[in-house]
Amino acid sequence: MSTPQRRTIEPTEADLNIRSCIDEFESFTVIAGAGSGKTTSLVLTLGYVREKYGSALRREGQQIACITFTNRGVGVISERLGWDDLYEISTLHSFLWSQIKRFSTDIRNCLADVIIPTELKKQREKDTGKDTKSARDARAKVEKYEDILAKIDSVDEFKYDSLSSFSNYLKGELSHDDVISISGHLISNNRLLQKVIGQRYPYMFIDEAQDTFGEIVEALNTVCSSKGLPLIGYFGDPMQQIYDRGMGNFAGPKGSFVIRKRENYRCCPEVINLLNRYRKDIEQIPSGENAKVKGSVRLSLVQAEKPEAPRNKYSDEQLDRVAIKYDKVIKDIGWHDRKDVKHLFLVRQMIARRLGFENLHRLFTGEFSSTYSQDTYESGEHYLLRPFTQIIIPLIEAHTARNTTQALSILKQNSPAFDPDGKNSSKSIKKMIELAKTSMETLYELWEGKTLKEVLKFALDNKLIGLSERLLEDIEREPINIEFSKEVHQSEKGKWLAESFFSMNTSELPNYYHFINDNTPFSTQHGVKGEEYPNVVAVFDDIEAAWNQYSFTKTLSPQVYGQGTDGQLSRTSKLAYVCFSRAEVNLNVILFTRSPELTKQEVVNSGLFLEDQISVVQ
Ligand SMILES: Nc1ncnc2c1ncn2[C@@H]1O[C@H](COP(=O)(O)OP(=O)(O)OP(=O)(O)O)[C@@H](O)[C@H]1O
Repeated sequence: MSTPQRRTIEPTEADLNIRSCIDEFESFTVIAGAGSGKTTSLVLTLGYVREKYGSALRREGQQIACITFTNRGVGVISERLGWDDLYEISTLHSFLWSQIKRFSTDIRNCLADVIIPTELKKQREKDTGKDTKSARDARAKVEKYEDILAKIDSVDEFKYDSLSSFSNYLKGELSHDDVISISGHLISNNRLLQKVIGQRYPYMFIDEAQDTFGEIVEALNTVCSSKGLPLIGYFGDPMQQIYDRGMGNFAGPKGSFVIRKRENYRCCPEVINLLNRYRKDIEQIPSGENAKVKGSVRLSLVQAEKPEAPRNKYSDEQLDRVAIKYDKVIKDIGWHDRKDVKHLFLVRQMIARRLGFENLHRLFTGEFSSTYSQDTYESGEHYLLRPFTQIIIPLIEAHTARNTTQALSILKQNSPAFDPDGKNSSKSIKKMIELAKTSMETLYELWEGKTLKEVLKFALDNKLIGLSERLLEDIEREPINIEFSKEVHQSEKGKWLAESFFSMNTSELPNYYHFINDNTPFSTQHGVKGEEYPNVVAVFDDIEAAWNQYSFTKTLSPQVYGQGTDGQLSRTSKLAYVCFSRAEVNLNVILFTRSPELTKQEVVNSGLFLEDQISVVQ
């Protein structure tokens, strides 16, 4: 998702084909490589439908639906279209939930007839009858789901909170996964729902279709299966499917049109040449101003060490040495003090280490953390972190910059004590400014030397942050003096997480905060989908990654390293393609390998990189 466009973009041949489909009421799929302007075509298409059919749609109270991958995507597309409410631009989960949430009876039936029986079947199959942990767990789950099934009729309403990855059916709470499976099932099988969606959204468009769940593609295709409106348009690239849940080779309803694009408007010719050598199914042509840009592609093959820590991991000393080597390569390239370089790592751990929030990272990915904790840590939404990411750190930064106006504005927007309609609203502005100043000074003093618990307690006591029951419960709890046991305390491990978090000092939080707000030169490789940067470093180190789901050495140098599994190769080659294709001008690939010279020979022989693009670093 590149930044909002300022220049006028001329429609391409593909855009004209899309318009013909729209005018003929035909569904279509746009399949094209990276940088070919799929998102741009999507925005042009949305604009075209508004221009031609917008007033009729408004008259009928209908909307144009556009589903995109991230909240950031929603923001970028909405902005390009002037935040017009003719469009329903949303993420997949939010779109689907808004379609099904009124259908409580159908949701309940779907749980009772499909979702819970499927889960029961799965768990019964896992129960071998033996006294092993997995069999005992399976039996416990069978019991739990049987109980839910017996009581589900008593649930009248269902809710979905986008921040929660848990379900609690008897409380009516659905998880992310439930929203997908229930929507897929209901839309595919409920004619009324199909009709309601089709009437409300005669035009539906899906961005990043390769990462959309297969059952949802099928369900939406069912809505648009007849001739005429509603129609659906998919935009995607199977080679950029970087999440396993995605469909990869998506297709529109039977008989829909396939539109291809061969242009690449993003990358310089050197990068496009690499993409063309890497990917055989499509040959891209440099097509816009980028065709005139002189850029570069370089591959540094860095001598990797044999991992010394258990489970094939680097020891701490090795990690330090890897970081030193990495910095040396960046210095040799001449990019060490450049601000316009994006460094792409597979895992957050390496970024946390480099940016200085490793302890925080370890805590939220360690034994006290759940999937929920990890996901919300990654997005900055965890209930322990949110007061810091939304209020306290911005306040500290405004205070450090001596920007009182900004500090006041943060307080007014977020703090109950400064709410213009709150209990201090009758106080004079002068008094409020004084209150803000003294609060800020004390907060800053605590920030400099105290623990996170003390900072939070002050912010809560002085109503600088809103009250969250969960947070309050954690803060008020007596310290736990029992050693954590995975077997015994699994369901209450959040208590240990909170206590460890509270005892930390504040030093790592700003680094984490800047990373999640994308204010650092680092990003994860998955996180840059849809983005573009002038200068990119893509770092590939199988050991750092320590995930056998990925193997960059086996993908780029199979003769030296052996053949990876199909899953490894498919995942890795797609992720590497996404990384390579983010670069507008200069791309530096850094591959850690135990055999740099042999790898060099192989990638030169295979024609992937040219000899003069490669350097070996011992
Ligand atoms: N028709 C066009 N003329 C000129 N520039 C274009 C055109 N279409 C797209 N671009 C520019 O090319 C770049 C890539 O476009 P866009 O992000 O839409 O591609 P994409 O196919 O969605 O990429 P990816 O699949 O890699 O995320 C952007 O900077 C965009 O402004």
